[in-house]
Amino acid sequence: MRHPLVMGNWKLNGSKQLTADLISGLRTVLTDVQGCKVVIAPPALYLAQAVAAVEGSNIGVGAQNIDVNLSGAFTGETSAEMLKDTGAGYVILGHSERRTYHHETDEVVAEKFAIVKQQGLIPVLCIGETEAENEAGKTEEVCSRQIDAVINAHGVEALTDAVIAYEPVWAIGTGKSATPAQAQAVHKFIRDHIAKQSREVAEQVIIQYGGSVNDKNAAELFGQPDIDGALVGGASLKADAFSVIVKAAAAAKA
Ligand SMILES: O=C(CO)COP(=O)(O)O
Repeated sequence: MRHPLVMGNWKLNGSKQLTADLISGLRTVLTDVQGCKVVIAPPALYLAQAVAAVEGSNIGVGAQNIDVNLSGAFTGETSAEMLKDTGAGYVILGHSERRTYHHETDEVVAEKFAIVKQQGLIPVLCIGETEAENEAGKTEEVCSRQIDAVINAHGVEALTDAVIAYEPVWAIGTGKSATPAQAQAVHKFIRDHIAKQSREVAEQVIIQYGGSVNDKNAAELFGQPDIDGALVGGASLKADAFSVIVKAAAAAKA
């Protein structure tokens, strides 16, 4: 049985103070939440602080990216091995901001996916279409291509214990979330697409929705059968809003 997962992607936001305050706020309001896994993904510089601050709580820690290499002459990079050493458990991969600003291809993302799994970490594979692709009716084509890059390179079993985040690019940071029905249709398409190769893998894979999720629209999104939680950007920087989202997921999937 898959469980709901709400993850906060802090992106390039935070400080030592914010990390301390936000985690302390989350620990207070999320103590009694059951049935929904909660993970925060601060910038790499604050991971160690975050891992120490969540100790003894039900909050996990993840990173926003890793390099394809584990060590060596790769100035400025962070490896999956280092993340594991730090105590992080999850890694966001292929976020549209990385695909756009850092030119990460489907193949590079698939390579990172395998490295994350080899280290025993959980990959959160971000997929989703741009506004132009959406208007051209290419949503399913783009999502299947992005997933197939992983399946073709590593087999459908690679998606066991993995997370997929469907994040339509036009919904990220715009305040214009996909409607619950729109998101459900794509999530079902994604699950059915994986099921063509393995029904078992498709049934257990967690498919999060991401893109302008907030404390107001979360409950309705989580009411959809194939939406297993959310990857939250802006609203994850506020303990109150993020907690409402987590509690909505726990309630919807109870
Ligand atoms: O990109 C996102 C999470 O990875 C979504 O960001 P927003 O929630 O700010 O739209």
